[in-house]
Amino acid sequence: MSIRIGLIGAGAMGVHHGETLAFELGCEVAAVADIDLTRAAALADRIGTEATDDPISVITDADVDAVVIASADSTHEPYALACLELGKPVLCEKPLAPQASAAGRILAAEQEMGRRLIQVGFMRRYDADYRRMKAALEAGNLGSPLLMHCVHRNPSAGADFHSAWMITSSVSHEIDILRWLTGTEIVEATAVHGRSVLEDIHDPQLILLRTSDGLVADVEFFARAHYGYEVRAELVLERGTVSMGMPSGLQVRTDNQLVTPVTPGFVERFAPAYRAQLRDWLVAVRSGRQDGPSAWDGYATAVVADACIASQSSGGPVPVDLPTRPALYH
Ligand SMILES: NC(=O)C1=CN([C@@H]2O[C@H](COP(=O)(O)OP(=O)(O)OC[C@H]3O[C@@H](n4cnc5c(N)ncnc54)[C@H](O)[C@@H]3O)[C@@H](O)[C@H]2O)C=CC1
Ligand SMILES: O=C1[C@@H](O)[C@H](O)[C@@H](O)[C@H](O)[C@H]1O
Repeated sequence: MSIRIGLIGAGAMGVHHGETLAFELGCEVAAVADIDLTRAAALADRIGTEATDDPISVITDADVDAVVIASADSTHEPYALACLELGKPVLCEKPLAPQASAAGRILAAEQEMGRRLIQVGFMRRYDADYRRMKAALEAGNLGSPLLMHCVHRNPSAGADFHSAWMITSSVSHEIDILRWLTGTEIVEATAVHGRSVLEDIHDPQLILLRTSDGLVADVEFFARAHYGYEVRAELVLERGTVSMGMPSGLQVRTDNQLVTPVTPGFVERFAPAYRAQLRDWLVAVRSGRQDGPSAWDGYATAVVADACIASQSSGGPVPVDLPTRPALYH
């Protein structure tokens, strides 16, 4: 069955998803929408489709079977709700919404529908390194996980990428991956900051997360790390450690130095994961069975993010108040 996709957002991720769908996955993109029509038109021209500055018209278009939402974080809620109203499957970029209250409204609407239509773009679950880490953990021979160390660095960020946004847009990946790897929920969050590269934004930040079975994870997030893009993780278990993400490209020895490239950005680091995520989502849309990261995963992450942000103000640990997981997501 051929599926016609409506794409909302023609910024960095919209372009990447649009090109992957059209050129690598042989998928028909029915239209591209962005409030910036120039951006929408540039992408639409490249992939041979229509452009509009009216995203709702793409969602309501009878010829659009499913929707990819890759517009700015704060716009996800109205577009996801409009898709749910029409029963259209959605791949919604992370975060599902920047606040738990908004994510909760999407979760409630999907429950009312009574079937899963939303997949959240937590693409790290499709990354080969994280998958190997999960397999090593589940093999069981290293015992139970005790600690997790995470490093997440972006090369640069705009002046508006403030302390709370760093949590909802970036640390949200570690929140999701910790829940996914361990199969437990996070019960407490603490945000710590010290010296910063800016006066009015905490950058870098250290986030401590405690899971329901006592594992503690530390996450260093540094939005303006300057040198490149890096995501690393190490699990400390009872009988060993598992780590991933060390630079692993070509090694050149020159001028008394050993030089190894670091990826410049998330697209270069995670392109295979974005592709695998889209491929699996298309399979799910065709079969009508969603089993990727769910609206519940998006909501649970947003609740933990809220606690991290509350801790940025209070300076101390903040309990995570997550309701019981609804039956739809078991
Ligand atoms: N999964 C991942 O690794 C990544 C996910 N993202 C997520 O993807 C989404 C897009 O991020 P980027 O492409 O990096 O941002 P961007 O700033 O490059 O593009 C965002 C686009 O949204 C458009 N837009 C803003 N308001 C809109 C509205 N009301 N309706 C339609 N379009 C609107 C803007 O005009 C812009 O073209 C965000 O939710 C972001 O958090 C971003 C980077 C990586
Ligand atoms: O989602 C993403 C960006 O929005 C965010 O800014 C980066 O920190 C993440 O690594 C990337 O995956």
